[in-house]
Amino acid sequence: MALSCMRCPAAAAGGGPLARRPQPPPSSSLAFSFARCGAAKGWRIHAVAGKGVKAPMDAVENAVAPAAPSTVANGTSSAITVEEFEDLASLVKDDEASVSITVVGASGDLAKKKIFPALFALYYEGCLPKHFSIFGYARSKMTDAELRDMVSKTLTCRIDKRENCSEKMEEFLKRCFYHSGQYDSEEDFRELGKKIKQHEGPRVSNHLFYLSIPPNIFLDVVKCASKSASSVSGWTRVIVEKPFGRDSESSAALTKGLKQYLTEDQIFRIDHYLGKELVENLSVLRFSNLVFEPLWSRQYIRNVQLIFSEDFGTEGRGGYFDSYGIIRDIMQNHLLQILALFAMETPISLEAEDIRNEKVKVLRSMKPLRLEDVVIGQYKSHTKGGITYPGYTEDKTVPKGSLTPTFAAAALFINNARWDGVPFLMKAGKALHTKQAEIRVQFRHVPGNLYKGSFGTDLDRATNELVIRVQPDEGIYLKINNKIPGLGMRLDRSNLNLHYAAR
Ligand SMILES: NC(=O)C1=CN([C@@H]2O[C@H](COP(=O)(O)OP(=O)(O)OC[C@H]3O[C@@H](n4cnc5c(N)ncnc54)[C@H](OP(=O)(O)O)[C@@H]3O)[C@@H](O)[C@H]2O)C=CC1
Ligand SMILES: O=C1O[C@H](COP(=O)(O)O)[C@@H](O)[C@H](O)[C@H]1O
Repeated sequence: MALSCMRCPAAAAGGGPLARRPQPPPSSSLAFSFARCGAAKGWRIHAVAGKGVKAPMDAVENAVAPAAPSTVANGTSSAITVEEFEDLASLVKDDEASVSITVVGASGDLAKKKIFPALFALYYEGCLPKHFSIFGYARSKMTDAELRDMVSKTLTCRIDKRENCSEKMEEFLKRCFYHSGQYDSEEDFRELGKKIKQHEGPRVSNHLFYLSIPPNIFLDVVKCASKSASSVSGWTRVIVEKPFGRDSESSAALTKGLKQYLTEDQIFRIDHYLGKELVENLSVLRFSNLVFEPLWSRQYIRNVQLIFSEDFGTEGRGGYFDSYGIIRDIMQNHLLQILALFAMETPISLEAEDIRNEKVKVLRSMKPLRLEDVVIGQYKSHTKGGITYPGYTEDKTVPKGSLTPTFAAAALFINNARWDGVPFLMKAGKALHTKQAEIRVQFRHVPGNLYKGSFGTDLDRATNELVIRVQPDEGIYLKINNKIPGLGMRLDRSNLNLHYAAR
């Protein structure tokens, strides 16, 4: 999992009280790296996300910066710019400041499956600072050893070069600690704060809280963490998981609530799909290849399908899932982010703000969804390979008789010159046959196709289709029509295939 975060517009505007250095250059997927790996000037680094998935990481400012000299002693201009000085200054300071990362909700699904593995991947790649500690926080009672044991089960060496993996894992686990507490107890967070302090010692300390918890307790945690466990010498930041509210009112209320305790530039809203390799590649594919961009409109594209499916159900996550459902869990964030990236106009630059502006224009051009363009469903019990899997409402964590959708399909339309009339078909479901996520772009028929006879009456077979397979087995392929080699004129479909595993 890549820690890719969306930034609100105000974030780029400047630092709040706890952000003492200017922000680094923003980018489309602002992520957290804690040291600048590789070249000193290179803000972009790569940390491995999913299996074989690399995600670019942008550095976030580190320690308190010393005053930048705008002039040298003799009063003439300095040979380096203020920006360059700050870069150099932070490189010196980076090594000395500490970063303490608290995963709130550490006993949960996301923490186990994604956050700890992603942090380990950053560690393996040398992208965490020299002085870092990781704290798990949740109500469940656990010792440090039990946390390490739990975390170690999901840490794999998901990286190309796997040398010293087990040594690295041991080192990493030694820096993970656990603190049990309530989410609304300032006292419990104060105790956490003391524990953090013991580990960071006298150096400048930065605190990051990753809220891997159900959204209804975000505010309690932010209040307690900011009052009782924020950093006094460095920055304090909070990563907020989706879904960010249930609707626009609750989302606005959440923002208002968070801003009682944090400034905008301390808040990082995350959508982990933006860190997936193929989602990142979407804009590269489109804007850096001459062949695709001219086709990217209603003139050539018949429909676009955004598909997410999982072959497992809620499995004990019903407490969270049932209040949100598949539309808020997957469509409103992951698939809508992909749609916006897919459909946006060329941004004026790759800066986060410019990309965001184009995405917002797409969202604002969308036609309100009509009920008749939506289908919803809920999975029932089924048997596969002799094993019976429970239906949604048979999950003990799901309220009896729940009508929450676990499947939804919707046709969305963008009322602008580029996309007028083109359906964007979203489909998302849990407990389906396969686990996959893909974008399918179906092109129009070739007008007056000379060869349509060779395909019989199934015109669908004759159209080109571009498939961007986000997961599993990442790849991009273009279905094209081809003559079958040999005598006669028989046509066939072939794939022009970019298979990531083969690269
Ligand atoms: N799971 C995933 O793959 C993904 C999840 N997310 C988001 O991350 C967040 C956490 O998800 P996930 O880890 O799956 O959730 P979980 O249901 O596993 O909850 C995380 C932890 O929060 C505590 N918790 C659960 N329910 C409640 C409750 N009602 N009140 C107080 N505490 C509770 C539990 O810890 P304890 O009882 O020990 O305190 C639990 O271990 C959600 O916002 C979700 O949308 C985002 C992307 C992917
Ligand atoms: O955000 C979420 O995503 C996961 C799926 O993520 P993936 O990276 O494994 O595809 C989903 O299981 C979960 O319900 C949802 O909250």
